[in-house]
Amino acid sequence: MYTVKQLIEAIKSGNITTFSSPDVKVYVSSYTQVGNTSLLMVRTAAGKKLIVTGEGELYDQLIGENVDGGKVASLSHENRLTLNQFLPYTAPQAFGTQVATMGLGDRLGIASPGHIQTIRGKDIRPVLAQQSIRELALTGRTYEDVLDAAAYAVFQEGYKDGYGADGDHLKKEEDIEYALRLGFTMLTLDCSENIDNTIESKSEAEIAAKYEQLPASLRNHYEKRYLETAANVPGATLNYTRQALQKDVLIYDAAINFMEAIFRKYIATLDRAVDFEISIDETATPTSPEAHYLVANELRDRGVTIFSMAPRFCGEFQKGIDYIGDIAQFERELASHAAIAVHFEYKLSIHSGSDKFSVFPLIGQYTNGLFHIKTAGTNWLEAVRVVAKVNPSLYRRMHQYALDHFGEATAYYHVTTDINAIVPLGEVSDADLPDYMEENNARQLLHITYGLLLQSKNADGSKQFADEFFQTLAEQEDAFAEGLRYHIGRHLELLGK
Ligand SMILES: O=C(O)[C@@H](O)[C@H](O)[C@H](O)C(=O)CO
Repeated sequence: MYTVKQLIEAIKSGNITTFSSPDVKVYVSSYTQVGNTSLLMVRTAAGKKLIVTGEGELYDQLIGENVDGGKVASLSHENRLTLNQFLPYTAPQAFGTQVATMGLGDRLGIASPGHIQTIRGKDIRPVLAQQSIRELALTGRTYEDVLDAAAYAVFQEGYKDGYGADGDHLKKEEDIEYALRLGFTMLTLDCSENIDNTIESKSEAEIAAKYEQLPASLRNHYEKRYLETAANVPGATLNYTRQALQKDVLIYDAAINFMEAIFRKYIATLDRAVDFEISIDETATPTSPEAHYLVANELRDRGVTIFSMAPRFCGEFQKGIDYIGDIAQFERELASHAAIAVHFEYKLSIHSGSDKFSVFPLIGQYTNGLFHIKTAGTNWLEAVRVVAKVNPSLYRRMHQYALDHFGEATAYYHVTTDINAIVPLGEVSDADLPDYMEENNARQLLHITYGLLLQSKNADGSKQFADEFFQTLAEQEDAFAEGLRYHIGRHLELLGK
């Protein structure tokens, strides 16, 4: 058995390229030397630790226990901040519009190593620390937790190509301030509460009457720019009619004002780069190419620069399952959406990007491989798949709990799941439980109930599933990473990466 010092010396001298024993797993890729300080991540029965030897500022600043000539430090928030200070690659960065990026939302804080192993060496960069305020509320985590998990994964894997941190689907100024204060490098502004979805259901006469109530100066502004001036975007098919313009102005004008206000107050005043994304996808109103162009054109006219735009595409981008809709129409509109993004020099952002296998090739083609795509739930489902394979009892209890509480979860996510189509648990053998992850309704059942499952408690206050769930995943760390490499690898392959 190696002592701490012997372990690091063996790695420093190159005598160890892999090392694992019943008691200790060494993440050899984590080995790093900063001045006279050497450090390494290991996993013991007590969990993951930093092993530190040598001397110097980094050694002194890492908080831990002195053990046979070295130091054993926890993966604490404070130690993560120290790593960020001495190892810049462990801090998140903005990427700008000239490289493809992928949001790899990790609701558990344990998926990023597998994500890094999947994306390393490809022509795309990971936004590892991506979580929405909704996800934080449902999992009980904080943005500090999200950044800590991503940074330690980057250190563990020795990944030095850069990663992002996305404060996702932010609606409130206090949440924007929170994410920016912590150093998040991407901000996804969710404008859904500023989009007027009631307009879609009104008659032309009602829309016209409401439009006429707008100030004449505003109406003249829009009519001059969209009825009297042709929108000239190579590759985009854009036809404005008076009726459609009136509808789009009523739907999006307040949202455009909101976008501008947040940009001026929080983005334009920053002394660092932040990738600013506009999200108009989580709304009942599909974003026509004309509406997309209008929003983008107004933003440019107001000096608002953005990293990406997430329209609500035609059809359905539901959670954790493939595209639902007319793919020919999706392709026609995607061509225009992608051309508009090129025209205004930002990236198209694909939300709920998990598992949209039937349209990935089109997305890669029409964006010329320059896109932002977001996943999150599918990564959680890969963890559930591991549980289904190795801990059938736990899977059955989680599945049943999800069935019993599904209605509560639909308050957070729009899905058209048919619960009754899911094969009853009692008819499925242990060996076949993983097949649930291949069936859309079961996928969505487990997908949107993640928060309820992770937070549920027994009568004595102990966690009903979470402790056993995380213990199972810790024991199956390699299997989870392998599942992510395969599943997210499929995403990237079909996207042309
Ligand atoms: O669940 C959430 O709130 C996020 O993961 C959100 O869905 C995200 O923007 C996304 O589109 C992931 O696919």
